[in-house]
Amino acid sequence: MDSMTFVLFGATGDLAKRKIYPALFNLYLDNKLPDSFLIIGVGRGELSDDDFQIRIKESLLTFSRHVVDEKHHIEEFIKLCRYNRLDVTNGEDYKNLLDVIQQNEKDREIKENRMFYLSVAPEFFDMIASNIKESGLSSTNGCKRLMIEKPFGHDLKSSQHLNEKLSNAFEEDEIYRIDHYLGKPMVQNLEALGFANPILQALWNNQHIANVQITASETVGVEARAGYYDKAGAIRDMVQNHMLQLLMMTAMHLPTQISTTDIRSEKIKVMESLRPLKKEEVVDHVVRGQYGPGEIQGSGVIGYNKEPGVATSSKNDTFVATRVWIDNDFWQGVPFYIRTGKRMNEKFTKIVIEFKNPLKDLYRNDNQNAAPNLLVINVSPYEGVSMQLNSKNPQNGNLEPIVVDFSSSGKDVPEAYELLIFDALRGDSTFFAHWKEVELSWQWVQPILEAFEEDILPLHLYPSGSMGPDPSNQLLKVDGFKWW
Ligand SMILES: NC(=O)C1=CN([C@@H]2O[C@H](COP(=O)(O)OP(=O)(O)OC[C@H]3O[C@@H](n4cnc5c(N)ncnc54)[C@H](OP(=O)(O)O)[C@@H]3O)[C@@H](O)[C@H]2O)C=CC1
Ligand SMILES: O=C1O[C@H](COP(=O)(O)O)[C@@H](O)[C@H](O)[C@H]1O
Repeated sequence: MDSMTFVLFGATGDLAKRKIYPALFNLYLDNKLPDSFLIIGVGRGELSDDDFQIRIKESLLTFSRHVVDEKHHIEEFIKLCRYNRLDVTNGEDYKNLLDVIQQNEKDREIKENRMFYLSVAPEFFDMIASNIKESGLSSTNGCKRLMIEKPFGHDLKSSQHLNEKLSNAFEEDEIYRIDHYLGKPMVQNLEALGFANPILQALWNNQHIANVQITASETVGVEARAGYYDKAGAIRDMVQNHMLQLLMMTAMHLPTQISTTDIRSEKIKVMESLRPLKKEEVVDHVVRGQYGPGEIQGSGVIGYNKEPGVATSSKNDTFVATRVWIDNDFWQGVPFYIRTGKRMNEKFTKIVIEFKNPLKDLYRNDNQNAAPNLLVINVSPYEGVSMQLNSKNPQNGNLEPIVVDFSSSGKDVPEAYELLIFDALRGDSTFFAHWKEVELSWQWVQPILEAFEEDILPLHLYPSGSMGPDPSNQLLKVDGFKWW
């Protein structure tokens, strides 16, 4: 891989500590970093390179999945890391950074390939991008790339505004918008599952599939993020990005060639076929909830509106369930249900494909138990695939559901950030969110945001430790289904 200078804005922050350094370290251990690679962390504090390297070491000892046998490699890895003081609001600081980078490129006689990773608050994104341009940091004889963390805007308008600003400094194919759900190994496996298994390919349509259910359930509450989360809610925090990306990856019609452009265009087609909701219709297709007090794994927890930083009167959504329709030839008539919430009774993300069940009517009067066939794609915490089939119990002759299970748990599976940073380093943007996908997602979500803001639909309280409010079950019940 070509040489690269990796500039990390927000190098002293939480995300860098928990995810980015461990991911870079794992890539280093797997020999997946460019031969000549320099990490320059920036922040406002006065840190020496040594101070910075000690911080990184601490982060690796706490968060890397590889530390026990690899302590000596940590010492080698941190030598790749330097610190540069920079206030993102100060144009002069970027010129100093340019001097440091140019000097290093000259000393090592390497190409001016530069990656800028923005792990900072979103209000800085456009300012940093334009300062990178103004200072000359982006005038290189190599490649320049921008990696940014969500949120990409707060609604449709602000996301369009942000994109306009970013595209003044970077071309679309130079922008790598991270959606860490796209980095989860099982999500990356979805295309292969369909592509490499004709049996699934043949069944992946409305003739055979009754409904699709996508759930991301969390046990954590708002944690220390009330400042951000109370303005975002589950709809912006999870649905607009992660959940719609899972929907696109599940519903896309597999292209004949698996190229970045083909996958993108199929994902965009899904979003273009998503039936739009009018604000007044939101109440019939969306359930919003907020967690109350309850119990998580045997311990009592407080309700959302008692959390530090949250107003008692907050009507913020910590749970959203919705029914969506994809109006194209493959999916016409198949409801997709999406559900996500905090303080639920279990932490998992999974996609369940429920197949049509003609046996239900056949065996109706026979006291037999013909359950629908289910394909369950477990995204996290354990990656795996299972299939629910029907089989005859030899003891009583009754049909019973059996589960054929594959789980990769226990294997050394790479982290999402590791896969994504590796892809960005080699210029592969398949598993990053393209602007068009982001824009169409905001467009679809916009009436829901407005309906929430105007309080058009009820906010259902659910006990912490449950699977959300009961109306979320009703959403499926009226269609003759249940959450699996
Ligand atoms: N933490 C997480 O799990 C996740 C975070 N994100 C996103 O990642 C981004 C970073 O989040 P997180 O790490 O949690 O944030 P933190 O608040 O922990 O860190 C913010 C970073 O920004 C730097 N910073 C703030 N102001 C300036 C400034 N004027 N000039 C230079 N640097 C500045 C700080 O450096 P210093 O104070 O040293 O100057 C610090 O390194 C955000 O966009 C967030 O939404 C996305 C998904 C998950
Ligand atoms: O982006 C986010 O994701 C996490 C959930 O991610 P997971 O990988 O643990 O499933 C969520 O807790 C957070 O609120 C949100 O910002």
